[in-house]
Amino acid sequence: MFKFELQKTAKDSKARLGKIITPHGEIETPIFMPVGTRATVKTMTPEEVKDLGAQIILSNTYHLFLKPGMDIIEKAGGLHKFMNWDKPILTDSGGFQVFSLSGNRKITEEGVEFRSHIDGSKKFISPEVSIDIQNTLGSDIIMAFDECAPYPSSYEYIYDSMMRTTRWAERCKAHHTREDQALFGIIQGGMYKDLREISAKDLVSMDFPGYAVGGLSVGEPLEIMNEVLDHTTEFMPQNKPRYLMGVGSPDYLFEAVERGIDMADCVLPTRIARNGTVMTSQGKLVIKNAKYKEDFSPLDPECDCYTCRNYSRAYMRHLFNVDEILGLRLATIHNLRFLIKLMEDIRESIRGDYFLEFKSDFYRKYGYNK
Ligand SMILES: CCCSCc1cc(N)cc2c(=O)[nH]c(N)nc12
Ligand SMILES: [Zn+2]
Repeated sequence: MFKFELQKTAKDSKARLGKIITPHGEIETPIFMPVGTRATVKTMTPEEVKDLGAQIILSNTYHLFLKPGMDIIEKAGGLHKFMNWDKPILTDSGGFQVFSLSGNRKITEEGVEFRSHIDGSKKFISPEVSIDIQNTLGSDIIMAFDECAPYPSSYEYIYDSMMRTTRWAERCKAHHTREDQALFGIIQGGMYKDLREISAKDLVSMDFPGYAVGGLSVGEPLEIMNEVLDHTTEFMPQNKPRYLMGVGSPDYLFEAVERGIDMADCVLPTRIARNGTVMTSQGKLVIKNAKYKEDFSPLDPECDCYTCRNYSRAYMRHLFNVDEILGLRLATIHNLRFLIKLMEDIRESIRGDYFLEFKSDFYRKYGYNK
């Protein structure tokens, strides 16, 4: 069954410690969740992802609906079996990806018609279809079907979109029957505080087991995200998990935790790793830079990952210079471990009542001049 235990709330911020219990295992929060869009965390085996300390991974309804399709995954016995991952999985509902990836889409009250970004074929996803897909996937946490409006959008557009997302959430709740899956509602409302309040109150009245804050990390300045988030978490239940969608850089994670967020995800760490950019305790490092040509120190001397324990910056630079696949893998191992370890350290700082001090120390070393 699904359960959330709130263990501690910080004295000097809204940061909190918690534990989520799912049929595939427990999750300590605050947590960063690696994204495995098409049933794989790119370049990693499930064992490697587990060794990094990942407690849960994400996957995508939109992508898996298009390829390999639900028929294959159903015959495989669900997504856990299909991808050989036996810990918790969270799946997004497909709305965000339809709007960000597909062509000539048409939104109606019923759902969204769109053309596949793979072969251009006509497709349709509604709240009910999204729930059916996630039921077939068998993920532990599933998301309500929503619209993530573009940034910036007019007040009128956001109002209409948010109210439709609320009506879609009601349909998701009515259609969802699997007891062993937790359906999270997604709060929308753009950057408008009054609309965020309406969305949150309407969804909280539907009594979901957890809530996501959607419609952020869509290109808005960090200051605006912080303001909207600070406001929105005031209307979210204390005793249920709070998930900020699409966030995965150190500063965004710190700011989100400080404002009462428990869960976050992002493709950023794995995506920039494949381009040769790594996060280190001293800030971001672009490994192809000539200054690392004869630098035989690890990517990050303070990092405990396999890459930092066995390879040098010079070697990593070489791998990226000659397009060796091992470079993508070693950089991914490092970036994922960096964020997972950062969240372990953040949890420790909340436990020990020094979260804000930890945050300012980290910001100074990382080179954030905030
Ligand atoms: C696997 C990817 C999960 S997070 C994707 C995402 C990211 C961001 N930034 C916003 C949203 C949103 O508003 N709604 C939904 N369903 N998803 C969003
Ligand atoms: Zn490392």
